[in-house]
Formats: sequence, C-alpha cells, structure tokens
Amino acid sequence: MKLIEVTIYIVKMRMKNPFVTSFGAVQDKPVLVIQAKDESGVIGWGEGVAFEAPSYTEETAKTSLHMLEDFLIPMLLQRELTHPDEVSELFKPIRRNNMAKAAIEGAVWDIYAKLINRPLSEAIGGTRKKVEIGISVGLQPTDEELFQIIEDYIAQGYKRVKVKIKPGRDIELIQTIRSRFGNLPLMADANSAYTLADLPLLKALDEFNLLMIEQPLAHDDLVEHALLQKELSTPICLDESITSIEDMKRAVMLGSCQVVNLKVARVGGITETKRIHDYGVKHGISIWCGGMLEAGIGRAQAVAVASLSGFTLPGDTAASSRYWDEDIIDPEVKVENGLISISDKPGLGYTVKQSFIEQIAERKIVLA
Ligand SMILES: O=C(O)CCC(=O)c1ccccc1C(=O)O
Ligand SMILES: [Mg+2]
Repeated sequence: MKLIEVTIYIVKMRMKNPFVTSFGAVQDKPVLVIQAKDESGVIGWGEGVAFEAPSYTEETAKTSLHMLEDFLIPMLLQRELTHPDEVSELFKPIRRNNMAKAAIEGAVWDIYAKLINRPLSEAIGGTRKKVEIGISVGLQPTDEELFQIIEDYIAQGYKRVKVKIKPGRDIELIQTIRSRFGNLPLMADANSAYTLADLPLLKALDEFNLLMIEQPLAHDDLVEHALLQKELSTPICLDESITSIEDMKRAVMLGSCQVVNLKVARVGGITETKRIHDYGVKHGISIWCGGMLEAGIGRAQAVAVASLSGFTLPGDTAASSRYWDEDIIDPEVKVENGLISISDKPGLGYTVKQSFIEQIAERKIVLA
C-alpha cells in the first residue's frame, strides 16, 4: 500500500435534532471526509469526527484539519505500508490528536480491506454478523419530551437506553424514568459533570439498578474514578478517560472502571481500538462501542469494530436516520429490532456518496 493522494472534504451536516450533553449542544456537526487513493487506484474513506468546540476532548474540527494537513497526511504520502497497524506506530511521535489520527488511519484500513477483498469487520478480526444497538438520548427540555423519545426507541427495538445527566438533572430524572418504564435496561452518562464532592449523590444512584454510570468524574481522571468505584455498586464505565492502551492498562491496575465505552476516534484509530479491546477481554472489562454523532463513514467503521467478540454490550451506533435527513453513504446504516447487520462487502461495506459530498462540502483540500 502507498497513498499517492488524499483529499479532505470540509463538510458541515445539520442534525435533525440538537444533541445536548452536560458540556453543551451540537446542532451543526462538522464532518471531515477523508478520501485516500492508493497507488493501485483503490480508494479508502475515513471521517474526522471532532466537534466545533473542544468540550468533549481537546480536539476541534479545526485542530483536526491542521494536524491532518500539516503533519499526519504528509507523513503517510508516498510511504510504503504493508499493514494498517503501521500507521499508529508512525504517528507515535505526534502527541495525542487522536481524532485526527483516526480519520486518516480509517481510510488506510478501508484500502487494506479492499485490497485483500474482505469486509473491514473480518479484516480486523470481527466475528459477529449482527451487533446490538442501544440509544443515547441527549438532555431534553422537559421530562415529557424525554419520555416520548425513550418510548419511540423502545418501540423500535433498541436494546438499552442511555440518558445524559448533569447536576440538577440526575436523581429525580432517573427516578421518574424508572417509575415510568420499570426495569428498562438503563444507564446514565455524566460526561464528567461531577466531582468526588458529589459522592453522596452518586451513591444514591445505586438504588436505581443502572447498567452502569458513564464518566461521572473528570475527563482525564483515573485515580478518583477508582476511589469512586470502590464506593459504588453500580459499574463505572469510562469514556473520555480512556484515550490509549496505556490509559486502559492504568484503569485496570487501579480498578477505575468495570466497563469501557470504546470509540475509534477517541483512541486514535482502529489498531488502538483492537489493542484496548483485546486487553479488556483479557482483564474482565466489558466493552461496547460508543458514538460521536458520526456521519456514514464513521458509523460504518463503528459497526465493523463492534463485530469484535469482546463488544458484549449494546452500542450507541443508532441508525443514520436518527441523525441525518440524508447520510453520506448508501445504503444508510439501518437498525432492525435493535440489530445492525454487518456488511459482507469489501472494506467499509457501504458506498460513499462522493457526488453528494462534493455538493455539500464547504471546500476541499487535495494533498499529493
Ligand atoms: O449517538 C451517538 O453517536 C453517541 C451520543 C453520545 O452519547 C455522545 C455524543 C457526543 C459526544 C459524546 C457522547 C458520549 O458518549 O459521551
Ligand atoms: Mg460518554
């Protein structure tokens, strides 16, 4: 494999509904579409998923573009690669910037899978033919609106519900959901909205039999989460805090969590995702696939990754139609009875709609 040309399409996609978390709202989602061309003429696609603002992690769509254009893509152009695993090795001298790294690494994986004529899921060692899906519901203006959304997705067959919580919208919220929906498979995601000073409140959540509580404490913390996990019977799931295999090893060492929400973009690519997955399986950590409000390319990647055997809990990869009027892939990602079928076509397994992307892109940058 040798990349001879990479095009970055700078796109903004309007979400059907704003997605609100403890750190803010997303309505217009920046999407960096990466199109990489191999010397053999095979095309691979990747997606940069960073948001406009550095509130979930430190990255933004603009920092991703800067890293891709000025550092990461130049490192790969004209370089002979035998396997996509080499990309993360090459990127090691560049600190963090994981979403930018994952964007181009994903395109290399797509090319590789196409060259060996295998679906991406198989190329990475995935074995599932279908993956289980839950829904992550953002903060809503009223309980009634939240109930309506939960009802809708349960009716569609989604296998668990994740709600966002923040100080002032937590205990009562969970309590009302429980009394309305009985023992629905339910979890809560705080996106780092609490501190150890909130211990009594977090302990009070134990009463509601949540599947897990996701990222209650600081985005870069492992130590305080370990202290908290000792106090809670509810499993802690880490999202923001796990950015690499090194973080994963430390989390296991300290006992910071029992579950990990694994996102390709947050950890810098598919190769690192596999490493974290394998380590988690070996050390009894449950794993599931999270989401970044991805457009079709990132969504297709998430589906492929979730086919790895250690992804044992329903993921956040909802149907394309939940987010977009029109997605950038064909067919769109569909969820039937809470399940997505893994594509058996080579590479990502979905056709990327290049002319649609050309049409909606604000601009494009060609690097060669
Ligand atoms: O539907 C999705 O793509 C996942 C939704 C979600 O929970 C989320 C969305 C944006 C940023 C962070 C998170 C999160 O998992 O914390
Ligand atoms: Mg989360």
